Amino acid sequence: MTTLTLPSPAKLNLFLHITSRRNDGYHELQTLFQFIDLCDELRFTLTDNPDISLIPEINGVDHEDNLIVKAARLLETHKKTQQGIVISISKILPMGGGIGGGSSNAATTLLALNTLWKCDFSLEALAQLGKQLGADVPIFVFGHSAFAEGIGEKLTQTSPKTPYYLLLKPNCEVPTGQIFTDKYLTRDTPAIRISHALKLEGHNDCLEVARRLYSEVDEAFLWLTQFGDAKLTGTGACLFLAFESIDEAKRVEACAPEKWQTWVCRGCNTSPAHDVLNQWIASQHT
Ligand SMILES: C[C@](O)(CO)[C@H](O)COP(=O)(O)OP(=O)(O)OC[C@H]1O[C@@H](n2ccc(N)nc2=O)[C@H](O)[C@@H]1O
Ligand SMILES: Nc1ncnc2c1ncn2[C@@H]1O[C@H](COP(=O)(O)OP(=O)(O)OP(=O)(O)O)[C@@H](O)[C@H]1O
Repeated sequence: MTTLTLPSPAKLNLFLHITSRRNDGYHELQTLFQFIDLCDELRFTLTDNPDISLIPEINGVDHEDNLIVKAARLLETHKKTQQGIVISISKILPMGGGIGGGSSNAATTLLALNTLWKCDFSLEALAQLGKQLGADVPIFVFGHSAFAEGIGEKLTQTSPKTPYYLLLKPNCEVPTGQIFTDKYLTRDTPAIRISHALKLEGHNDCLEVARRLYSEVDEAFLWLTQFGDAKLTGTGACLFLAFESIDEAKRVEACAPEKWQTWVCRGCNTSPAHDVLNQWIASQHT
């Protein structure tokens, strides 16, 4: 029985500028994506019947609405084997946090099934296919930190510093669509050059809207700002602060009010999913 176990990492938007709104309602962005070593885990086991099973289902998400199942359905018609798949998920990434957990799960599924079902798509083709599942799916398929434009799918590989982060989840979930449709969202930030992006000369245009709509985000932002340059990731709710040492990050974490979930994690410029998949593929050839 062939089994492949892959991490499904979270991402941070080190900054996020909204430069315009398109006619289809989506927004043109400039953002700097970096992965963190905080991951869900997905286990893929090939089976002799053609079904796509998920264990356990995620509370509040119907089977066919789950981005993991949607990703599997996208590849199903391209598979070059008769086998189906059982996918087991161990989920730790909070939903509605702006750290891209659902998109990451979808991308990890695309990467795994592309290999197990021998679909043989290139990463570019897989990212293009994944874009229909969500604007954040391409970065997770790409697998390297990147400066992103378009709706988040035009990617230029970069290697920002890899500090430790204190990641903090206020007690609320922020629906991405709610922030992007808010009347007061800044949508005309002037475009910057990639050289500025690499100096991290950026902010998150969603921050003020998220703070105004969610008092929990506001409170957590003010709390974290005491210790440095606190930032929002994506449309929130999660906030993060960079540290040079893990000890410093843990010291601040120890002071955090108990009502908020916190993690100390590290930025990584290659996706842990790709690292493990490449090792697995290499082990199959030895
Ligand atoms: C905010 C980010 O997380 C930054 O990385 C992403 O842009 C959001 O990516 P995502 O969650 O994969 O977003 P999607 O599932 O594609 O879109 C959710 C909703 O957000 C809005 N949306 C999303 C991305 C974008 N560039 N412009 C938008 O206006 C749209 O109203 C869309 O209906
Ligand atoms: N496998 C999945 N994991 C998490 N959420 C999923 C999954 N499949 C579908 N969803 C739906 O997607 C929504 C967004 O979840 P996600 O974890 O991606 O939030 P997020 O981190 O705020 O996303 P983003 O940063 O991409 O906006 C959830 O509220 C849930 O309804």
